[in-house]
Amino acid sequence: MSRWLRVLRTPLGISAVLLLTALIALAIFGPMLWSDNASAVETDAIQEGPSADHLLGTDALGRDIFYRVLVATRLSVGLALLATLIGVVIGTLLGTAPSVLPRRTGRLVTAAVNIAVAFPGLLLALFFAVIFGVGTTGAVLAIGLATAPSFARLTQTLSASVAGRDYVAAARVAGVGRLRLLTRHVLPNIGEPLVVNATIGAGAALLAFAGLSFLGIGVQAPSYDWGRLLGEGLSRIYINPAAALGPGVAVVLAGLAFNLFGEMVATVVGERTPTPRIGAPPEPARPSTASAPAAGAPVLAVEDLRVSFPTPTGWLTPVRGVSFVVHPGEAVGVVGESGSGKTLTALAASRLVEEPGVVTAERLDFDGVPLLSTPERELRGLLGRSLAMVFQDPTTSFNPTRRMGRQLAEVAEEHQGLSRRDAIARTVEKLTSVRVPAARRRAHQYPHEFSGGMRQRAMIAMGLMSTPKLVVADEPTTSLDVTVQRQVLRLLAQVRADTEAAIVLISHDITVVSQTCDRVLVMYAGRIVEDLPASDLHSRAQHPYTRALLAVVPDLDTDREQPLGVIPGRPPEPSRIPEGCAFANRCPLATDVCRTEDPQLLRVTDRHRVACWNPVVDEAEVEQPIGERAEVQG
Ligand SMILES: Nc1ncnc2c1ncn2[C@@H]1O[C@H](COP(=O)(O)OP(=O)(O)OP(=O)(O)O)[C@@H](O)[C@H]1O
Repeated sequence: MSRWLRVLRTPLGISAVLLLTALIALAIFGPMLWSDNASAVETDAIQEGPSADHLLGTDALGRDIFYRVLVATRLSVGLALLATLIGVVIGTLLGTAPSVLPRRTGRLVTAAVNIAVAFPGLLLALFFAVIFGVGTTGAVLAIGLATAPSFARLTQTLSASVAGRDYVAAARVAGVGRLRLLTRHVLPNIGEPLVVNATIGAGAALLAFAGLSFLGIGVQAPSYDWGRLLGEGLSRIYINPAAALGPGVAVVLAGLAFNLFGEMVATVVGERTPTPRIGAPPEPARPSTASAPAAGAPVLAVEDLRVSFPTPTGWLTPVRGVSFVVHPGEAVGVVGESGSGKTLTALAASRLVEEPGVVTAERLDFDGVPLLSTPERELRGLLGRSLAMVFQDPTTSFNPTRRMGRQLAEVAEEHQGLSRRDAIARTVEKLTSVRVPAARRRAHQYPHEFSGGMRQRAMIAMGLMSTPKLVVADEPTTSLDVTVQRQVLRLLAQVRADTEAAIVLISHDITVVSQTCDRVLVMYAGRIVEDLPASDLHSRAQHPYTRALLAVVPDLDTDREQPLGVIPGRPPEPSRIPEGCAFANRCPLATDVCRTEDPQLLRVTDRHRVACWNPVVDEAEVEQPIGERAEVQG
C-alpha cells in the first residue's frame, strides 16, 4: 500500500489520478448534467464561432459544441474500454491456448497470432470494420479484434517466462493439470504486466475509435463520440477551428489519462521486491541414520537414457546413454561439473523435459511404471503421490502470489482427496515436521516472508504431503549459506530415515555427496563415467576424472597461500563431443585408444562401475584384474 502512496505523491501519480478522476467523473455525470444543453437546437445560432454562450461555438443545427464534447465523454471512453476488454480477453485466450491445447493445434494458434501481429493495428481495425459493417458494434469488434494479437503475443511471452520457473515444475510434479497450472500458477504471475499493458492499450483504443468515427465508419448519427465531433468540426476548421480543436483536445487528454495511469501502475509494479529474511540459527549436523539400501524392485530404473534438443544445425544430445538404478531407501549422489547433464537426467526421470526436448531410453521405469509409454494423465497421479522434487533455488520454487499453506495443501487435495480443512491441517503437520517454527501462522504467509532455508524446508514438506518413494534434490543447498545447507542435508537424511524414500541428490560438491549418500554417480559430458559406493570414493575411485574432482577439494592440509586447485581444461560442449573418451583431452593418463574409442561403463565389482581405458588402480585395492571387467552395464 505504501508503494502506491509513494507513487501517488509523485508528479506522475498526481497528474494520472487527477486526469483519470476528471475523465471518470465526466463520463458518469456529463450526460446526466448536460444532455439537454448538448441536444438543444438553436436555429438562430447556427455554425457560430466561440462566444460567452457557446465556448466552442455551435454546429450546423445550432447545438453547443462544448456541451457535446463533454457529453460525448461517456460514449468515447465506454466504447474504448469495451474494445480493450474484448482485445484483452481474446488476446489472453489466444496467448494461453498453446499451453493447454495439443501441440500441433497450439503451434497453429501461435503461427496465426504471429502473422496477425505483423499487420498494423489500424489496418486490421479497418479490415474488421468493413467485415462487421459500419456502426458502433462493428467498430467495437474491429478495434477489440485488432488489439487481440499484440496482447496474445505479450501473454505468450510472459507465460513462457513463467512456465520455466521451478514452482511451475513443482506443481507439474505434484500432478496439477494444465488448465489449473495455467489459472493458478501462470496467469496470476503475469497479471500485473497484462493490466499495465491493458491500461495503456485503452488509450490506443480511444484514439483508434476516434479515428474510425472520424472516417465515418464508427459511431453513427444521432449518437456521437469525439471522433464524430472531430470529423464534423474539421469540415469547418478554417471558419471555426475551436469546433475541431475541442474534441481533438478531449481525445488527447483522455489518451494521456490512460497512458499516465498505465505508467503509474507500471512504476508501482516495477518497484516490487521481496523482503529479505534472515535464516534460522545453525544446528549441528548429524550423520545419516538411514538404513542400508533395501533389495527388491528398484524405485527408478534407467537404461540408455538420452535427452536431445533440435538445433538449426542438427540434434544436440547433452545426455548420451545413461544407465543406473535407484533402490528403495537408497541415497544416490550425482556429481559432475556444470553442463555434465545431471539436471537433465533428473528432469527426464521426472518427465519434466519440455518440448522440443526429446527423451528416449531402453528403459525408464518409476516404481515399475514405464514413464515414456504411459499417458501423461495416468502418470500425473503416480508422480504426484510418489515423487518429490526439491529445486536449487528456493526463491523460485514457490508461486509468489499464493500463500505457502495453500500451495502445500493443493497437493493433498489433488492426490489424497482431502477436504480443504484437512489439507491445511496436514500442511501444518508437515511444516512442523520439517521444523518450520509457528507452522500454523507461517502457512498463512507468502513465500517472500520465509527465509531461504525455511523455503527449502517447506519445499521438502511439500514433497512429504504425499508419501514419496523418491525425492529428487537438484542442488538443494547451492543458494543457501553453509550452516543452513547443513540443516537441509540433515533434514533430507531424516526424511529418508522416517519415510524410507530413496533420494537422488544432485550436487557440484563431491564432499556433500560423499557424506550424505550411499552411492555416487560421477557424470561427465552427458555420461556416467563412474558409479561407486560413497564409502569407496576416497580410496577406490578409478576414473581419473573422479580422482581429479576429489583432488581439487581443499582439506585441512591444503596450502592456503596457493590458489585453489582446478581441473585443467574445460568439459566439451554438447555440440562438440570429441571422438573417443570425452575426458581424454584433459586426462593425464590418456593414450591413443582414449582418443579414438569411447570406453563402456564396465563392472569392476558388484557395486562399482567405471568407464575408462586406463583406470587408476592401486595394487592393494585391486579386487579383480582389469582384464576381467567384461560385463557391459550401460
Ligand atoms: N532446453 C535445452 N536446450 C538445449 N540445451 C540444453 C537445454 N537444457 C540443458 N541444455 C544443455 O544440456 C547440458 C546439460 O545441462 P544440465 O542442466 O543437465 O547440466 P548440469 O550438469 O545439471 O549443470 P549445472 O550443474 O550447471 O546445473 C548443458 O550444456 C546445457 O546447456
